[in-house]
Amino acid sequence: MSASNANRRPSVSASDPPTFIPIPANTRGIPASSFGPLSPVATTGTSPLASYASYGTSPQGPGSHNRQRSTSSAAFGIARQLTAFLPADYPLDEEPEHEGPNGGSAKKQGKVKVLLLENINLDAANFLKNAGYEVDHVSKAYSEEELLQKLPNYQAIGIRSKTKITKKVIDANPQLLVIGCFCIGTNQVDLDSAAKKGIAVFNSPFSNSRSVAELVISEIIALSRQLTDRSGELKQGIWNKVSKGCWEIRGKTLGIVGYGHIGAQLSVLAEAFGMSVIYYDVIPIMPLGTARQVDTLEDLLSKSDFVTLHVPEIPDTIGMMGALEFSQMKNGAYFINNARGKVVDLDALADALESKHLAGAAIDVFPREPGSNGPGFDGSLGSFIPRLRQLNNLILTPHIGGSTEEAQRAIGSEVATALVRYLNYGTTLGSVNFPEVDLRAITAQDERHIRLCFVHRNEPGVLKVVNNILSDHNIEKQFSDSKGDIAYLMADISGVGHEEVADIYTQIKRTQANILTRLLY
Ligand SMILES: NC(=O)C1=CN([C@@H]2O[C@H](COP(=O)(O)OP(=O)(O)OC[C@H]3O[C@@H](n4cnc5c(N)ncnc54)[C@H](O)[C@@H]3O)[C@@H](O)[C@H]2O)C=CC1
Ligand SMILES: O=C(O)C(=O)COP(=O)(O)O
Repeated sequence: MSASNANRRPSVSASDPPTFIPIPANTRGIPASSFGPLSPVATTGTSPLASYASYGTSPQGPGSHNRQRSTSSAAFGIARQLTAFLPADYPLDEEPEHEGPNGGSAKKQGKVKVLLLENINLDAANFLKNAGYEVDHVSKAYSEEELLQKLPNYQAIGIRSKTKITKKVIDANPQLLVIGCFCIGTNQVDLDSAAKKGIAVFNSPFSNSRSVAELVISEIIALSRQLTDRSGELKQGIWNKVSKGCWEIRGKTLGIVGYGHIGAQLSVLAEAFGMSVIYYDVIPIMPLGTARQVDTLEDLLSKSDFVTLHVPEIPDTIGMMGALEFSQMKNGAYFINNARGKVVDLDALADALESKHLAGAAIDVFPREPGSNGPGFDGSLGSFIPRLRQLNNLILTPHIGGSTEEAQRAIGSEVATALVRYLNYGTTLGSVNFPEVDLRAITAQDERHIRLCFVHRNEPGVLKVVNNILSDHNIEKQFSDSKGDIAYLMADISGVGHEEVADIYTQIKRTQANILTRLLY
């Protein structure tokens, strides 16, 4: 290790307070503790990575006398060295050049830079900063042009549902290692293009499900009692006490389209209110409570008093609710969409509401949404918007289904943890576009260990070539898996002298199937 490297090591002494977010082994990276003001990370400023080295998959385990040593050398060591072997064109020029591990290559090394867009929870930003990364936090979504201009400075990006990471953006950013979707949906990212360029994508598969389910319950009651209309009238000074067309929800039928994390959660809540639940899904799913799966969407539409969508945006679901489907709904029924805007033809919905075929609707998501808060929800986003704004008993919300303090904190914690685990340890558990691969942590004692993280095309003979390159060393453990066209190998090798690291890196990187080679040590 060069002198300049040693100087940058954060100091952690035996007297430092024990700080950790416990990350249980063999999970999808969900810390047992919740984020927030009480989090030890927020109050101490010491790297939460200590938890992974000491409490996670480290062979020493909790209580080991090596805990502090793991903290300082394994966790920080890996983070510090990470960028030493990134592609030569990485724009890490904010750091002075230093002596390379083989004594003279003068490679550049800098902090990993993370761009967080769309007002991602600040605890996530702090978590990443505490992991040693440089973090820029922006409250709005970026357009494609802004991404093309600004993303080349970063190795990691965090987004929510608005920012589109297109093939063009991916192709223009060879330095990008990882994308964190701080939400459930990943339709805003070209997952396939990202995988082919060796960019792992992570999301938070269920941390905001409860928030969405609760919003839907509130919408069912609000629609059925025409709450927003009465409230709007009263704010204009009009007293309009009516019972006509207002109903209890007890005994009514809720039709859930998509019985996944959100749909199933909602099913339980709705039954507690005395509703009958039916659902339609493309796969057979075990019902919760007394809910019942139906065979076709048409069957669900014709039987439900309330229809609510909880499907992802995929080619099969785009436009799944149009004029025909609205006509199949019961007269006087209600429609709710908290899934994705493109799933519904909003002109057809406006027709169904204007003709009074439907008694009301709640819409949280739109085919095009403004990138930041403020004015902008107007006809430029779709001709149906001026029509929708005129309609009675129509609740319009600005994509707030997952926007609660609880959900945003949990998502911040989960995705930030996944990013750190991937960047510092190569772990892809929970990735939506990579094969899921993990190895227990490198032990801190042996300075001669290195970890190979090798993303490659899924072709025959690759492992033979790689293992030939590694054959002079002891392969302590390795694991490889594939997903479609790409495969990912993690291997821990011992007995590697510093002078050999650059050579191993170069040889692996030059293999024919290489997409991305990283060495962590
Ligand atoms: N409004 C908001 O703020 C939020 C919106 N969402 C949206 O909700 C969607 C659903 O979320 P989860 O329940 O967590 O997803 P999930 O993946 O757990 O469940 C989706 C279900 O839809 C089913 N499905 C897929 N295609 C279908 C089709 N053509 N017809 C019927 N069922 C189909 C799947 O089999 C699965 O059971 C997300 O993909 C996201 O787009 C999620 C969170 C917040
Ligand atoms: O989690 C999702 O998929 C959502 O739709 C929530 O998106 P948001 O984080 O509010 O932009």
